[in-house]
Amino acid sequence: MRVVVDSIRMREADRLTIEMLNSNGIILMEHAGTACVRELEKEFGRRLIEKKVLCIAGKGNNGGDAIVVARQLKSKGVNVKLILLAKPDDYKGDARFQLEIIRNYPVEIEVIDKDRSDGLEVFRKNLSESDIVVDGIFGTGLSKPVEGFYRKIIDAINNDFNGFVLSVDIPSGLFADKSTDIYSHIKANLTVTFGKIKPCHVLYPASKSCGRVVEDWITIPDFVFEKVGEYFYLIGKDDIKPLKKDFPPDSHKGTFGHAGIISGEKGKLGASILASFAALKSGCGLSTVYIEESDYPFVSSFYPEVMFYLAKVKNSDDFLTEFLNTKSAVLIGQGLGVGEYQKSLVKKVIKLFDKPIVFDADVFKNFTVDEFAEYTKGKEIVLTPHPGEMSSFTGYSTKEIQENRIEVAKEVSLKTGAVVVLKGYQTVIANREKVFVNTTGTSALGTAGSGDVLGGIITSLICQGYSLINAVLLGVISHGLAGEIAENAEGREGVTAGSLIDKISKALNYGIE
Ligand SMILES: NC(=O)C1=CN([C@@H]2O[C@H](COP(=O)(O)OP(=O)(O)OC[C@H]3O[C@@H](n4cnc5c(N)ncnc54)[C@H](OP(=O)(O)O)[C@@H]3O)[C@@H](O)[C@H]2O)[C@@H](O)CC1
Ligand SMILES: [K+]
Repeated sequence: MRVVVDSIRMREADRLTIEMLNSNGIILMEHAGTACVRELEKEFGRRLIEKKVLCIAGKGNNGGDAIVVARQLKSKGVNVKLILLAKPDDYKGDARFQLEIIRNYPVEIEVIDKDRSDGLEVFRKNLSESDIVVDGIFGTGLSKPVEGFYRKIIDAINNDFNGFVLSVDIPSGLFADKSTDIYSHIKANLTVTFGKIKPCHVLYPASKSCGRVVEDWITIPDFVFEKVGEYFYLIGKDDIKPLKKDFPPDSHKGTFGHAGIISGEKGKLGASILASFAALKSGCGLSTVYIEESDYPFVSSFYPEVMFYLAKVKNSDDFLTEFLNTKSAVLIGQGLGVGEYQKSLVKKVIKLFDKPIVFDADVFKNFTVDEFAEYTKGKEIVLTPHPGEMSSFTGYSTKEIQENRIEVAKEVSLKTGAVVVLKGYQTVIANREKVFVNTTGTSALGTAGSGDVLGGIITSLICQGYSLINAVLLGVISHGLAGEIAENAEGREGVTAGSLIDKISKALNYGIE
């Protein structure tokens, strides 16, 4: 699990380091520059000395870092030139301090600011004479999308420069805390970031523009980050092993729990069968699908391991009570359909069952989040909407949700008390305390029934006694990994929900002897 901080937390970490530890910005800036130089040395080895490096400094502290890089490279005998994108008098604070120092070094410095009529022409000439660009235009202090003069500078680097681009902290123009890549920004080969990684380094599509990302601590101790807290945790396959529970050797079907899957409408019963088999393949002891008696002939022959509870009338308190009585956790929503009948079925399950419930798919089309929260107060619940379902549930457009995945997942979790799983590329998981972003998965998971399989896995893990949050983390990571394993074996086109089910166990045992 990697800690990701946003720019506010990062600024707070800088501030605490300076105040609590009697450090100062100049020291941190020196370490930031040193980290960039070290990474360039790693990248180019002895050839670095043959390269021409163009350090480009905006007037903020990101520019200050780039000035340190220029000075240190010069001290190592590298051919370096410094471009200032503002007049020297506009540089303030630590960046100004760095400018005063570098003036004592034999570094060529050229001012190319917005008032210079031949600025762009001269800038392009500089680019054409360079092998490496160090981008210190904007970092975490970007306040609005880049336009005008700076945009032209960024476009020139992206379009007219064929060499290597190292971005200092953030590719200039990307917003540190956002996943969006729609505004003008640098496309880097390497980004060296300070303290901890920021959202833009790991959230797609912004992450595409960062190249390889290196995190350097610039001497900010971990106890400072413990004080400021994380924005979210990045999770992946290496977290599977630490999340896994040990079961004693005398464990039996009872230990592993009994999953209950409440089926949907005729024609969509397959979703529940898939979820039920996925639950078994994820380790629960028993799995039973609740169906209407008349549906039985359609589903009886799929998987012999899956059991069925046949209700004469599905929406009956008596049948539901008898079914729910023996279950460790239930899953409801897949293929459910929309309408009053469905709503009342969901409400009954909430009323009659006092153990964890996983809600999926059509549940989110039957309720608004506020209405739903009224019914589920005090319950242990998991919600697994995809962005379209989240849109019906919350009233936000799918676009708004996709641009603010973390905030939306957090908000729904706060309103409902649920562990929220906002599906999609880089699934977001939120409970009231923490947010996680998953890194496993592939576009091959975009196949019919893939979400049903995830619902089954999570329900199964809850049945086995995992806490809700751990069941969700383990479920989401291993579902994504099962997709990767299936894609490697069968190619993207070949992956179906069935192939995911086949690979779950392998994924759940990743890294375990
Ligand atoms: N704090 C520390 O101790 C350490 C910080 N470190 C480094 O500092 C970086 C953060 O520095 P920062 O806060 O000075 O902001 P930065 O990204 O340089 O940019 C601000 C400048 O850009 C301008 N500007 C903004 N948006 C604009 C736009 N769209 N178009 C045009 N102009 C725009 C803005 O001008 P303003 O809007 O204020 O007029 C201001 O002048 C951080 O990423 C890391 O690299 C490290 O050295 C480690 C220690
Ligand atoms: K930058």
